[in-house]
Amino acid sequence: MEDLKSGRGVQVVTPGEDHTFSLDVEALEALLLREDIKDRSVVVISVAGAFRKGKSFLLDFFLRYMQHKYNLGGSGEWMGAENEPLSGFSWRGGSERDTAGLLLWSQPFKATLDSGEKVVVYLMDTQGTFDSESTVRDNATIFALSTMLSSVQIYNLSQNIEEDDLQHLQLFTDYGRLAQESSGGKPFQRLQLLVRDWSFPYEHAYGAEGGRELLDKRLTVHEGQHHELQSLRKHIASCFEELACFLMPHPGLKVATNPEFNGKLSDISQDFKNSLRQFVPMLLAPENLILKRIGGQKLKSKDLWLYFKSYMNIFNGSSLPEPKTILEATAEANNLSAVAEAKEVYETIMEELAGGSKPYLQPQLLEEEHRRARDKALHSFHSKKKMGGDSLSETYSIKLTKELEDQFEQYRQYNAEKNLLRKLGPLAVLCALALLCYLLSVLAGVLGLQTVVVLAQTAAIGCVGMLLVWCYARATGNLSELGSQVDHIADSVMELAAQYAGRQATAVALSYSEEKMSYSADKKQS
Ligand SMILES: Nc1nc2c(ncn2[C@@H]2O[C@H](COP(=O)(O)OP(=O)(O)OP(=O)(O)O)[C@@H](O)[C@H]2O)c(=O)[nH]1
Ligand SMILES: [Mg+2]
Repeated sequence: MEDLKSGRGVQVVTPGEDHTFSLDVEALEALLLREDIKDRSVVVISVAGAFRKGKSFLLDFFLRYMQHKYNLGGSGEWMGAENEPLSGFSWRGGSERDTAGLLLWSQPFKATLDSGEKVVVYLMDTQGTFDSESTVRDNATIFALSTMLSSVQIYNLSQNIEEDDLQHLQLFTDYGRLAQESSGGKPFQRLQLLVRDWSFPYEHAYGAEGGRELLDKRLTVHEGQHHELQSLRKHIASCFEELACFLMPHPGLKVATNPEFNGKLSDISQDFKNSLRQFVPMLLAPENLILKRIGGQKLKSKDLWLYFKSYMNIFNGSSLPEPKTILEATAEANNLSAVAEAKEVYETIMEELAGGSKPYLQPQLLEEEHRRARDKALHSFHSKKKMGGDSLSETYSIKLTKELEDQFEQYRQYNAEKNLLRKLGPLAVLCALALLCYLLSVLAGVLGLQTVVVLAQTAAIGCVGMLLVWCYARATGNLSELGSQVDHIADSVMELAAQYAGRQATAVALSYSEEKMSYSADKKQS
């Protein structure tokens, strides 16, 4: 297992000079399409919010937990040694922004849910919003991307939940609205508000319970409330399946102000560490992991890759994409993922029957099997819930059918090549038989067995004769009846030889096991 120190934050989305973002497709591919994890369902935990508020710092504690729990299989205390500097995603003190774009941790953590399902957990660090270099569009892009691609979005706030925090949340999650209208359910899963430096524990205690009280207070819609405030609250509630809040104490002055602070536990306040011990497992313990779903469907690691690419395409225009465009991109990725799954269904069945190591199949049988596999693949495509309506799904269904037909054409050609080899089989059998008969006649001549000599020579000539007829039939297409009779004879000889070899192997195996039994019986007696 890789050590935590050998992991790193992989920059998958990078901001450009002209306020565009680029996706590092290769890095993402290497991470998400790794053979051992690409088919696992994903849990994506992201931390977003204003810059310089300890997001990366918090994620590094997540890493410690993940390393301890999932990589080392440990239980109990996970926070590490008192004097160990905090490492992982880059974090630092000071007033200038540190993290840019989107980063994923290079070690995907493999976990098993209580249900037994094997999943993979990704941790995502994001560029802080509202630094002096970013435009509203940059902020919205990063926040929207990380919200759309994560199953748990941690909205990192400082000191309190203020009205402008909620307004920003509304702006950033507006994309979810349309998606939700189309799919019926709520577009995103869990929004975890995290209030740092909470200073009023006498009103609401630190932790999840105090957080819930504060959140209820802030998000309640009541009569007499201004329409704007009401609609903001309703919008937020309608975007997330689960809303929660956690109140975090101040970590101590060394953490907040000392330029020499390197993250060691001994410099962090006890209250903060106690809260971390509650907060981190609340999100990361196996029983609390939340799988990423889009349109109700669980996302596999390879699907996440498709969504990353689709979303990045539309965010790279010169203006902020319309929510409708995002919806289209989601629907597109949705359909693409269903197509990929259907193709896998087809390939699995066809490989089983007509793959490289499989024998030649009669073309008719191959076609029947192709139809069966194609129907199964199309059924898998249609039974997967997709966004974007029937007409979009139909377009992809037509594309899929065409791709499957193309693939069948390849299987057909491949099968025909195997047939060619098979066609040369009789040639080899007849040559071998002729040689064998000739050798037998020579041996019989040495031993003076004249009758055997005559019989063996006749048989050898017969074989050569059949060989000539076979070659003539194959080359010219004449005497096809005779040619296929020769095929039949050669087939029977091969079958007999195979049966004989099989019997010999069984006999050897039986005598070996008898020997073994008598040996152990002897041993017992002695
Ligand atoms: N007051 C306070 N400071 C914290 C807390 N957690 C971490 N810090 C400090 O905040 C500073 C910034 O930490 P980072 O983790 O780099 O912050 P960030 O939000 O990732 O910053 P950007 O990447 O620039 O957006 C560091 O000096 C940390 O020691 C906290 O809960 N409260
Ligand atoms: Mg950071």
